[in-house]
Amino acid sequence: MYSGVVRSTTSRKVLTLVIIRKGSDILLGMKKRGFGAGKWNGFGGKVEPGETILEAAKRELQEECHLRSDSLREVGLIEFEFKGDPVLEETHVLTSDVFEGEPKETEEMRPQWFSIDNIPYHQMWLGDKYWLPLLIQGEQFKGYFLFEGEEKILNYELKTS
Ligand SMILES: CNc1ncnc2c1ncn2[C@@H]1O[C@H](COP(=O)(O)OP(=O)(O)OP(=O)(O)O)[C@@H](O)[C@H]1O
Repeated sequence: MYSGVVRSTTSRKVLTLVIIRKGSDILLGMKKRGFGAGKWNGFGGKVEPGETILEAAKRELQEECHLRSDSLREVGLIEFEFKGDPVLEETHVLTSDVFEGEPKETEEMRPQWFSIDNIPYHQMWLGDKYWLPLLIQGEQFKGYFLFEGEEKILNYELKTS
């Protein structure tokens, strides 16, 4: 828990977010439906009861774009909060450059490789431009973002470890 942040959180949702790398490219998916639709993002979703973070991340990667990876590493932990919403999203960020398969479009996501010099931050969650460069630089990080709606960040903290 970060100091100085007044919280009225009553519950946590545990989520995964997977960024696959290949040389100087990263794989993003256009979210086609549900939460964050219309944005490029990593692959992920809610951790199901009885699953580990790693199992959930592998499952979501396979479900959303048909890639398999046994080498996912957790590199970041971000808490997302939406003003007025008592649910805190505890998001575990994992990455790997070792995977099997070819990315394939699913009902949920349309995958596409992007050069790390050409990441579509203007069509991504607003926080991504702060933490994704850290992941790309190979750093580990922890963060907190307070959103007001989906298009405004009121406050954030980010630190590398
Ligand atoms: C607020 N700022 C944010 N910035 C960057 N990424 C964000 C995010 N907020 C949520 N995310 C990610 O978006 C995915 C949603 O997943 P989401 O579709 O809700 O999960 P899941 O597929 O389990 O849902 P269903 O059960 O199918 O509804 C999940 O990876 C989650 O980490």
